[in-house]
Amino acid sequence: AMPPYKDASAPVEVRVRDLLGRMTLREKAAQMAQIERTVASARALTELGAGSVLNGGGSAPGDRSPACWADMVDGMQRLALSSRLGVPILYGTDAVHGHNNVFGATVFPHNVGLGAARDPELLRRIGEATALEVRATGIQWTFAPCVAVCRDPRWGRCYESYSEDPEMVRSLATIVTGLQGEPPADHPHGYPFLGSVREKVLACAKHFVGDGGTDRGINEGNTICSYDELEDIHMAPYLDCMAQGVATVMASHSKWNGERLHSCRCLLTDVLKGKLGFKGFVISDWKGIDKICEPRAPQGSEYRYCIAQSVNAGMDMIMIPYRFEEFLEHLVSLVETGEIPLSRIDDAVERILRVKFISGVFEHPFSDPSLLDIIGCKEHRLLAREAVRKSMVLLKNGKNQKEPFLPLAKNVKRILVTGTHADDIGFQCGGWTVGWNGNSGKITPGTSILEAIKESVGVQTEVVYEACATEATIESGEFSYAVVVVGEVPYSETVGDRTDLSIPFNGSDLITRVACTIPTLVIVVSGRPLDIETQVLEKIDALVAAWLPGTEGMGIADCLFGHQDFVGKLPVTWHRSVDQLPINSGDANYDPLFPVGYGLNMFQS
Ligand SMILES: OC[C@@H]1[C@@H](O)[C@H](O)[C@@H](O)c2nc(-c3ccccc3)cn21
Repeated sequence: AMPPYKDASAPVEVRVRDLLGRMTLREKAAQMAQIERTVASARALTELGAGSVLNGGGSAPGDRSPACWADMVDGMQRLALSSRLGVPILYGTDAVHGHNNVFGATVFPHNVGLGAARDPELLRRIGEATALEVRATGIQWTFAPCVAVCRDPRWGRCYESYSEDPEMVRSLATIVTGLQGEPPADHPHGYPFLGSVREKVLACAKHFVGDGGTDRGINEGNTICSYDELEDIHMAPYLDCMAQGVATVMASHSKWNGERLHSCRCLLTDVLKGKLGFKGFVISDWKGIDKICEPRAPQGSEYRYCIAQSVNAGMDMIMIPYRFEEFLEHLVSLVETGEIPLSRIDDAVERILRVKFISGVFEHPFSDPSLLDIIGCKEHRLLAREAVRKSMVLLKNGKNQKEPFLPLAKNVKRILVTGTHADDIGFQCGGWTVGWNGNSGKITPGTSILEAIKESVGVQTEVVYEACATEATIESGEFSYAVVVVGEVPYSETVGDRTDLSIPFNGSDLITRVACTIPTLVIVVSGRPLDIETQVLEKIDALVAAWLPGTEGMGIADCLFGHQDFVGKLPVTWHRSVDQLPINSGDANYDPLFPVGYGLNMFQS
């Protein structure tokens, strides 16, 4: 007869208990391992039975095409299903603003722009579209949403946070329902949920907890605050994710009052699993456990100690990602010596198997090729265009109260478009796009801001473009207006940590040179607020924060030319000077250049 764990009609908890009871200690330990795709060999997946595979940011198969991804994942799945008990893997990837690793996928605005849009229903629809594009490549799990509450824009991951306001972040956790599907009203709190194996993917709320609150915004740094502040500001969004049945939570590299989250039993077990009642599984971040021995010993040393500390603290799955066999030997040994109780291993594997059973991967382990055309499809690009439009924040509109500068006229003789970010898809997508840190240039199909402007103006309007306008061009006269598009180059994580938030490439100089001759709109493409000096702000006619809009540049033109009005409001404080940082709404003597919630519409100035 069929063993209960293979019986799709059996209750999930019955299947979990049955399978757990059949597993050896080594097989249980292997289920707790997530390995990188480049080491996902037959030995790792069939002989040893690793539980999960991921691709790190930028790690991709072949030509990055969707079919190439699906073939890769299916190949790994076949190896896993050939293991003794045939437990399928879960494959995880960072689809954090669309399926951003895949060439040709729809790239949505990064979270900070979605925070400006303030539209929970939009987030749900973005989750739905992203889930379909991820499923089309045979992948069942995305390491999203990041529900960090960014309290200091010097943090390199500020753009991955919806807002500095925890209530705003909480309201946008609706993306979980978009990604995973809507749980039924009687769904048990904290229990993982997946609505459809064909169209939905498992989500991962990250990085638990306090990643956005580190001192001076230092990535993987130290969040110094009371437990109440930690709970009210940084932990609150996890409640909303759990209420929607989020299946997994990723631990933060950061520390709370000096204690590493990756080995913090109080927060991972007593709070998250105990007090909050989380029933899915907790995964580490990349080599997160290797850092536990720091600064006493070098990262990656004392691995056995690191494993013991993390697993005993409540870590269920380890994003190793390369030292799999060493991990396996240590973990088995640690249980045999009693340094890790078998009950802790059983709890971790029970959670992992629970998520695998509710995900439907036992019944549907392989990709669905019929979905391939949905990647980068028109409907998803229109949704992304709507998201771009709603994320635009109008910060200045005209030099005086009477005449608004926007909307831009479409049928003028000649306009100038200039700036490093006017014609660069890579720049407008930002980090976590095709490459881990992102890149410049035509990294994937999309519409640049320049192309969107050209598409929107009348046929008789001459659009003059220079990445860095020369004096000769600026003085050549007859420009009705200029659009200067400046901002940050793509970055991710610690690479993005900054103490200097001035506009790169001497953006302010270019703005000043153009604006002193031609009526000028400035568009800032950035993952966070940048320094706008008073004298620059006075010289220009209009200012738009575009954040990191992704591939659908037409969404920007929709606002600039008045097809739709601006609705975006600042999700983060726009500081006057970095000397003010951190500066957050609610502070005493709060005196920003533009406060959280600020944003003009076209008829205001
Ligand atoms: O991509 C998986 C996870 C991702 O989900 C986390 O949000 C992020 O903190 C992260 N950094 C790395 C990573 C960092 C440096 C080198 C190689 C990889 C890997 N990852």
